[in-house]
Amino acid sequence: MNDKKISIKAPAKINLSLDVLGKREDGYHEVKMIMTTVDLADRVELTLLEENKITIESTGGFVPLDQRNLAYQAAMLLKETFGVKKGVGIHISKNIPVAAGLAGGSSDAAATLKGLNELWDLGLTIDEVAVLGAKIGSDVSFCVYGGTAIATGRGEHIQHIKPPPPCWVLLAKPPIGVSTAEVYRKLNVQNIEHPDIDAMVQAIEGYDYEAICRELGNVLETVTLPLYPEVKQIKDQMHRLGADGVLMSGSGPTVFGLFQHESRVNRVYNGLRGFCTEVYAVRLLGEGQEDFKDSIREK
Ligand SMILES: C[C@@](CO)(OP(=O)(O)O)[C@H](O)COP(=O)(O)OP(=O)(O)OC[C@H]1O[C@@H](n2ccc(N)nc2=O)[C@H](O)[C@@H]1O
Ligand SMILES: Nc1ncnc2c1ncn2[C@@H]1O[C@H](COP(=O)(O)OP(=O)(O)O)[C@@H](O)[C@H]1O
Repeated sequence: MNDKKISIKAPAKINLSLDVLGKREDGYHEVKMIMTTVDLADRVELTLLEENKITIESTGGFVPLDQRNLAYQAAMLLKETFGVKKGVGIHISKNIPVAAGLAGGSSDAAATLKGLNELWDLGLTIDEVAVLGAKIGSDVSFCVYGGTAIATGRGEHIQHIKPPPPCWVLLAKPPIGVSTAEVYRKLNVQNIEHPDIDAMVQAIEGYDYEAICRELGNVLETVTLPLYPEVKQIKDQMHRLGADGVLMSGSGPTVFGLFQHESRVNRVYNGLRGFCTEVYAVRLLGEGQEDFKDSIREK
């Protein structure tokens, strides 16, 4: 293996169910959600630099190319925690829409942590990497593992569950970016209808696709849908065109639809394209990584 350069896949996530249990003293919200990875991914390429510096570049997408980038923050965190004197050149091929509720930035950060663990020879376990990830953002720990999991706390406590049955996922994003902080701030936690997370876990573990579609729920819709009516319009459109189940992912604005049949996903894809510019038909990944090296391609 040429250990000077590695390339890591950084997949997006969707939330099959998202509940908020209350506001915490640290300003964050206590959540309970079911997350799963989908096959829409950025690619993060890391090049070992002998000089003690971090450089960052990205193709496509609208991402900051400085210390605000979550991949940059991941590299800096490892440098500071372990006193690393080597450097890294980070290159992100951006495919996941930004500020979309799909955790693109968190997944880039997770991929950077995993890749640098190899490139800088840190010898961390995947659980240690996930704990470090939580310092960067609430969704980073999940992104370190991928797969399907129940996330609690502020999102950083991960309990793996079986993957749902394979299906198609249609992602549609209106041309707006949503601030996660604003959505949480505007949520009225006293007055929300909670989704049944346990029923969703049962549906997934029972491999019951119809029940999964029935149990989809996200309390953050109560904030984002009234703020951005186009999100509700996309939801209605997907329902009308024949998705088996439809939900907004995370804080939005991306809406996802679930489908078992390829012919139908293609039909709905074409129906939405006239209405919404960013539409992606992808597969549910569902399975997590057995170990680090599964996601890392040697160059
Ligand atoms: C809503 C979710 C659902 O998966 O995803 P996205 O829509 O961002 O993809 C997550 O909870 C988002 O996680 P993430 O985007 O990593 O959030 P962070 O960077 O940690 O926090 C951004 C801001 O959101 C608020 N926040 C986040 C998580 C949480 N449990 N409670 C909060 O109140 C805080 O105000 C925080 O300052
Ligand atoms: N590598 C990155 N990719 C995408 N966004 C990033 C990245 N680094 C920092 N950001 C910033 O993080 C914020 C959230 O982006 P993202 O992770 O794509 O969305 P979300 O939290 O909705 O899933 C955006 O404001 C973006 O500018």
